[in-house]
Amino acid sequence: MTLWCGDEPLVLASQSRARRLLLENAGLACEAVPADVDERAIQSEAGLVAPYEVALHLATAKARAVAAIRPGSYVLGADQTLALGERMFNKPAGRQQAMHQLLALAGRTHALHSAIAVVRNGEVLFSHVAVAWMTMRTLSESDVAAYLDTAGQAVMSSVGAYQLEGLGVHLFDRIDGDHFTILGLPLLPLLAYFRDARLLRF
Ligand SMILES: Nc1nc2c(ncn2[C@@H]2O[C@H](COP(=O)(O)OP(=O)(O)OP(=O)(O)O)[C@@H](O)[C@H]2O)c(=O)[nH]1
Repeated sequence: MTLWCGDEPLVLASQSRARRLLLENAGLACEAVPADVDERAIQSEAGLVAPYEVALHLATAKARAVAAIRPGSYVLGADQTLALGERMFNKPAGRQQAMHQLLALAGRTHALHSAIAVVRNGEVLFSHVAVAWMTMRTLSESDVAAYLDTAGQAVMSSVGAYQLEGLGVHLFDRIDGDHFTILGLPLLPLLAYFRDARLLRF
C-alpha cells in the first residue's frame, strides 16, 4: 500500500538508506536511483561556499541528473552539509578521519543543513532547505574511541559520523531542530508540497 497517488512514480535520487526508510515509513513507496554525479566537482564549479547553498545546489543537481533518465517521474534529490563555523565536513573516509572530525565537533555546536528538491522533466517543482543545530558533549579521545568501537562502520555513512536515532544520541547535550532534518530529509515540508500538489491520498 502506498499513499502516493501521482500518475507517475516517485523516484529517490539517493543511495541513502535513511532517506529511503523515512519515505517508506511515511507510506511512500519509491524507487531509489542514486545520482551518478561528482558532488565535489559540482560544488567547485558552482563556486558555492555557504552550507545551505551547497546543500540546495547538490540536492537539485542530483534530482536533475536522475530526472533526465526517468522522464515523467517525480524525482526527489537530497543533500546534507555539516558546518562548524566556516569549516565544512564531509562523510569520513575511515575511522581516523571520523575520530578527528568528532574531536573537532566535541564541546561545540555545529549546523546540519538538509536540502531537498523535486524535479520532473527538467523542471524544479519544489525545493527546501532546513537547518538543525547540534550541540555535542565534551568528549575525550577515549570517549570517541569507545563510541567508534561500539558504533562500527555505520558511522561512515553519515556526514557527522553519527546516527542520531542510534548510538549517536550519546554524543549530544542539546539538539535544536527537526528530527527528519537531522536524518537528512526535511519530511514535513516535503509532505506539505506533495499534499498541495494532490500527490498524496490524504
Ligand atoms: N541514519 C542516519 N543517517 C544520517 C544521520 N545524519 C546524517 N545522515 C545521513 O548522512 C548522509 C549525508 O550525506 P549526503 O551526501 O547528503 O547523502 P548520501 O548518503 O551520500 O546519499 P546521496 O543522497 O546519494 O548523496 C545521508 O545519507 C543522511 O541520511 C542520522 O542521524 N541518522
